[in-house]
Amino acid sequence: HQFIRLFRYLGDDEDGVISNVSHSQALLTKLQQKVKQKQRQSLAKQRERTDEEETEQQEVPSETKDEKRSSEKHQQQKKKKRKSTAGVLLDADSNSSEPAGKKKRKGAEDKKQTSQESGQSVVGVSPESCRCETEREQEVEEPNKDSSAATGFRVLGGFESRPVHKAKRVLPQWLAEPDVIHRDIKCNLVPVSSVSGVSAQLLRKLEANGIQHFFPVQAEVIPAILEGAQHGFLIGRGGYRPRDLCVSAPTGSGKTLAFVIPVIQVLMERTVCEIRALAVLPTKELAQQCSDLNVCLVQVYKVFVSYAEGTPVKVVMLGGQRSFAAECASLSEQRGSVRCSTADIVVVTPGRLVDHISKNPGFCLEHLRFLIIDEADRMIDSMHQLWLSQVLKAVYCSAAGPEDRTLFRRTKPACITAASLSPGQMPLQKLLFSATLTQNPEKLQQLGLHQPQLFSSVHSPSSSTTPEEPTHKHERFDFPQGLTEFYVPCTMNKKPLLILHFVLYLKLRPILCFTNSRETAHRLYCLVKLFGGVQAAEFSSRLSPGERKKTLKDFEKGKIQLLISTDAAARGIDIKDVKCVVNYDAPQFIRTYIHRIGRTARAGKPGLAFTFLLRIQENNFLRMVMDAGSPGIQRQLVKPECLKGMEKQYEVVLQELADVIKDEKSRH
Ligand SMILES: Nc1ncnc2c1ncn2[C@@H]1O[C@H](COP(=O)(O)OP(=O)(O)OP(=O)(O)O)[C@@H](O)[C@H]1O
Repeated sequence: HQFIRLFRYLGDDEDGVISNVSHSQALLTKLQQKVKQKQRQSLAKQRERTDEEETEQQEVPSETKDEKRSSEKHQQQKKKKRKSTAGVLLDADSNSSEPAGKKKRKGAEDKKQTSQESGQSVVGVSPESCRCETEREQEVEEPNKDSSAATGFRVLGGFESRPVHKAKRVLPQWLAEPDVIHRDIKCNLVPVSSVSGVSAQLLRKLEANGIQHFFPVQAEVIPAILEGAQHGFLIGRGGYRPRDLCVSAPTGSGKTLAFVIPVIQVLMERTVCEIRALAVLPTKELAQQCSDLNVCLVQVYKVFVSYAEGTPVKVVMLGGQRSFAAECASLSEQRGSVRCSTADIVVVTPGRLVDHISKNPGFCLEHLRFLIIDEADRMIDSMHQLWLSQVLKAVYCSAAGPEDRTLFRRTKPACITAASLSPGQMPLQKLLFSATLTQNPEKLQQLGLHQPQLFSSVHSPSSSTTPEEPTHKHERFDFPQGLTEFYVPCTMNKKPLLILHFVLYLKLRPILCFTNSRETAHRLYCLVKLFGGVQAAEFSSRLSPGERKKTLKDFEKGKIQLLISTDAAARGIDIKDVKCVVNYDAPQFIRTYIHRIGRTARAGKPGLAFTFLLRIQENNFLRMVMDAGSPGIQRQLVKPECLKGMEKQYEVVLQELADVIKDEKSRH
């Protein structure tokens, strides 16, 4: 089991619960390897010593000798265990869910059985020495090598200790060799009219919205989606399913329009209104309940609505702020005795989607043509919710028997054979989008992609093409072009002064400032307010959905100079003209960092990102950022003299803050 685990590629995903687990697993495995290596070395030494002692004590009766040896070993074992308690605990945890004690007992039983089978006598060996022996053998992982030499029998099933080679990442070709998207957003603009297949109506709309050129990701992906629907949306080209598309492009590079335009273009040609496209977005940290605000969902919905206006295509959002009954009513209407769909495109969160599939009989996905998965890496992390399997069940539920030969017959795709392709059927195409799309094939595999095609601005060297080429241990992502990254070495108590210095003296505003918890966000907000001179606001689950909506609007209008937020505003939110992002607390994971700093430098504009780093955080953080492919993060020192002027007032404010927080606590 351990072996298999070592040879699997362990991805470097960090964002989200599942990726946390896999990352910790990888670390755990590494630690275990180290512990085992150390144990092996010390055991080898121990064995040498024991052998020497044995030769010295030739005269001692064998039983006493055994006892003595095992009790000595036990003492050494105990000493060793004391030294590496952490390692032993990790071992016990990782290999099974059994408690450590139980596992040891099981080991002893196994050993007893092995010894009996191999003809070794355990008579005269105390249970204690037997236990030590068992532990030793478990740790060395070569239980039968020596015993076979002693008995003269070759013991089958014995393992020889061999050096374990680290698994080399070998990516499948589609991941290793993506269709490259130009990185430079400003130099690779394509006039909207030069992309064939986009109707005059949509072109006019684009121009009305101030878009004359497509960004590189749009110029690549829009034609690819349109090509898959070249023969209408009912049937794939030549009867084949179009390839599923994965798009990995930086934050703010225009991924939303890359799917909105082609999907509306294809669905404009439909005659009957049915749900043909689902855009699924992750549930926000703040939007656990349906009545809560999910800013990303609303933003994607608004873009769809804006481009669907004037076309027959209807867009509905589920998982926003309405009741389930109201959502059901928005999806269909009764015309005479028939219930008709009133939605072509549904923008939805996974939880709300599953609710409608299971509880709303009027929710029909049998005509689904596009499944758009935005923030795909987060969505893969939520695969344990089984939302995808529920969608697929709902799509193919109408599949009749093989005698059903209608054009609209839909069966769950299996292997491509002449029989399975005749007659052709309406394809379901998955479209994945993310700024931090995982390159871990095991994770992507969960989505059941069909001949996937990757569009990416990051080219990851493949060991499959050139085995000598060094492979990157860490996943690499593309950073926005106009972004300049800095880190500011500081101490904990200087952080509030630094942020005040940024707003008041460096005049870097508006600033979107991220903390790692809502408590820190609130404390900092209170402190800045008490200090005065800065229009500040907080954005976290402490606020009601209405308050948050208003706060974001005010921030966008420039009424707020400093918005102090949790990671609630880190992903997918498109706030116009954020000049500067400050990581007041350094993010733990690279994905969080990329999404946070991606709130600035959007759509090719310039932006600044500062991260306040404590001395203890510096090395790890900088390594994490460089490993992820950052073009460079510069050191920005703020001289203590710059903060001196504020220190007196700061001391006073700190006293007041303690009272305010105490007062708030007593009220709750
Ligand atoms: N072709 C274009 N020309 C000008 N502006 C554009 C164009 N395409 C998109 N934009 C603008 O760029 C901004 C970022 O776009 P969008 O929100 O789609 O980025 P994104 O890639 O989805 O980012 P994220 O990964 O952070 O969600 C938006 O304000 C959008 O209106």
